[in-house]
Amino acid sequence: MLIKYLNTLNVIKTQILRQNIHKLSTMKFLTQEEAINVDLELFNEYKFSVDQLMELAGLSCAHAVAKEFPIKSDEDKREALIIAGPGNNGGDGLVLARHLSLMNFKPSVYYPKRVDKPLFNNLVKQCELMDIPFLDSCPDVESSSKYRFIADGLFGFSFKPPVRDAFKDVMNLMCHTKTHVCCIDIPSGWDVEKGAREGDAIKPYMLISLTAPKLCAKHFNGAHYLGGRFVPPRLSQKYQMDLPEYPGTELCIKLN
Ligand SMILES: NC(=O)C1=CN([C@@H]2O[C@H](COP(=O)(O)OP(=O)(O)OC[C@H]3O[C@@H](n4cnc5c(N)ncnc54)[C@H](O)[C@@H]3O)[C@@H](O)[C@H]2O)[C@H](O)CC1
Ligand SMILES: [K+]
Repeated sequence: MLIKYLNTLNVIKTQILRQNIHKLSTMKFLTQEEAINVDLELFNEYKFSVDQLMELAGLSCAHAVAKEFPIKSDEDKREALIIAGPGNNGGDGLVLARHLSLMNFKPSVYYPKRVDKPLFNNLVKQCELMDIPFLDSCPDVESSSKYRFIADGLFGFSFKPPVRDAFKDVMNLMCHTKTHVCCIDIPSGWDVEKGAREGDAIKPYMLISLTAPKLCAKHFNGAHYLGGRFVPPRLSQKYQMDLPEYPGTELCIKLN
């Protein structure tokens, strides 16, 4: 009886996996221009505010990371390092830090180039009032081993290579750390369409594509999640995104 039940479960699991793998092969991978246009349409045509989408994007990243790094016992490491960059990808990182803290992780944030705009100042304030530490300097490669994972919210789909000098230290850390790097939307420093550039590049353990994967995700073989469950069906159809169906009330879906 039990064996029959387990077999049925396995069949269902395989079917779900097949569906997702099928979806991955038919799913659209956006060019950099398409990603920017989808973003503009969400704000200009669909009248979303940046705060709204950033909150959903960051929350979905927190769910994906918590699934991949579950805290199962008191012994499990809870420290996480969140890298926040100067654009909206950095904003997603700040939201992620706040939600991770609510999920009993211990995030610290490194935010080397602060943006003096109300949205970002508010996100920083919210983190500070939750006692999330902001680091004054970039941790070195060796000391980064104390973190369970590093979340890369440095650059997203607006990145244009090469990386400017102000971010060389933090890029060096993410390229050489032995700790798992979890990239928000795009592995920072990768070409948004062609993937890793020659020489030093982040080798992500995990990627959370937001809205729809960008072309660089075709060059990624690790744990790939889709988040940002806010795309109106009409917009998805217009760009022929062919997104997989999120199960139930999930905010993210594992694609492989
Ligand atoms: N539509 C969505 O799915 C949403 C996605 N979100 C997230 O927003 C980013 C895109 O944000 P954007 O502000 O357009 O740009 P970036 O964060 O990628 O970075 C721009 C920032 O970086 C600087 N920069 C660019 N190139 C370089 C370089 N070579 N060296 C140094 N600095 C560079 C540039 O000057 C800007 O300051 C997307 O990926 C998602 O993560 C939204 O949160 C929600 C909606
Ligand atoms: K990133």
